[in-house]
Amino acid sequence: MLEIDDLRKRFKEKTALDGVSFTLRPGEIFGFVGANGAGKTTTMRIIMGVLEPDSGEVRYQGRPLTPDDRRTFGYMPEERGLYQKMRVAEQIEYFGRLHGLGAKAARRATAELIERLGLAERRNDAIEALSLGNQQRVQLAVALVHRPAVLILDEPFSGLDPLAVDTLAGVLKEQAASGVPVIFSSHQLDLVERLSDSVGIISAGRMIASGTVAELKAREGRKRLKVVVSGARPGWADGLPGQVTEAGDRQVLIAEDGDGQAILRAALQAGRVEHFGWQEPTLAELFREVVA
Ligand SMILES: Nc1ncnc2c1ncn2[C@@H]1O[C@H](COP(=O)(O)OP(=O)(O)OP(=O)(O)O)[C@@H](O)[C@H]1O
Repeated sequence: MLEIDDLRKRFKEKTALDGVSFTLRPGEIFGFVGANGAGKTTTMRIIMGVLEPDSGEVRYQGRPLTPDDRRTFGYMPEERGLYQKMRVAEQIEYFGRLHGLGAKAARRATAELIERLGLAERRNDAIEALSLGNQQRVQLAVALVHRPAVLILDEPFSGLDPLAVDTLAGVLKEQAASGVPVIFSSHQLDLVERLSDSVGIISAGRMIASGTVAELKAREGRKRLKVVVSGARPGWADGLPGQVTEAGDRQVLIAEDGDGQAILRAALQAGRVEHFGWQEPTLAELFREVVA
């Protein structure tokens, strides 16, 4: 269990963190979202000991996190840190050794990760010769090579193509399934929604909403009614709540509230009802609502 307890951090006049708390259970994937400058990187840097908080504490297994604990963590920092001249396999192995693996174990783990992350054809290329997306894959391999106990990933999906996104999402799921708690930040909210067991929304250094996506939707979001009608005369929805848009011969009514049965009756009278249902807000919509 990793507990982030009331972290506060100022940079001169700027309050970066204003009491950030959350808890991560074994095998949980925590999606960390927030606008630019909200405090995600600062939180992760404090967890990894790159920065000291002004106050607050990070606890691991019930006691304050130590440098020895952190050595067992895997970290993908915002400022990617690879040796540009080193070759892919050499680099991953090197970081494995730095984290205390023996030569043989480092070689074995490197070979596995190169295969898993689709880097086989690049294994002997220098980092500087790789595309940004492939550098990112190597960065992930470096975070994983020592079989970390906890994973802290700062925007691991940025700049990846859709196939690489799927590979990385699969790897995070595997890590979590083996009991590793994972924190990752991202601005790709559809991905966060798909992947995370729980989500934290940070704004101006405060955690303004957190919980499972289902909990956030139940607590923060409003359901919307969507009705699709074909062959309806214009103006059929006058007097009903919501807004109508035209899509070919179909009219789509989206209503935030109102009497569903009355809306359905009006739609049935107006034309052929192609679709009628309540929609949950997406995480992106929730985000806009709580951050606004
Ligand atoms: N070393 C620093 N010196 C001064 N201010 C800093 C420093 N590091 C961060 N900040 C400020 O602290 C705030 C939080 O920054 P942080 O990088 O944690 O945000 P973020 O949520 O990771 O943003 P992004 O999504 O853009 O990566 C910002 O206002 C930032 O300008």
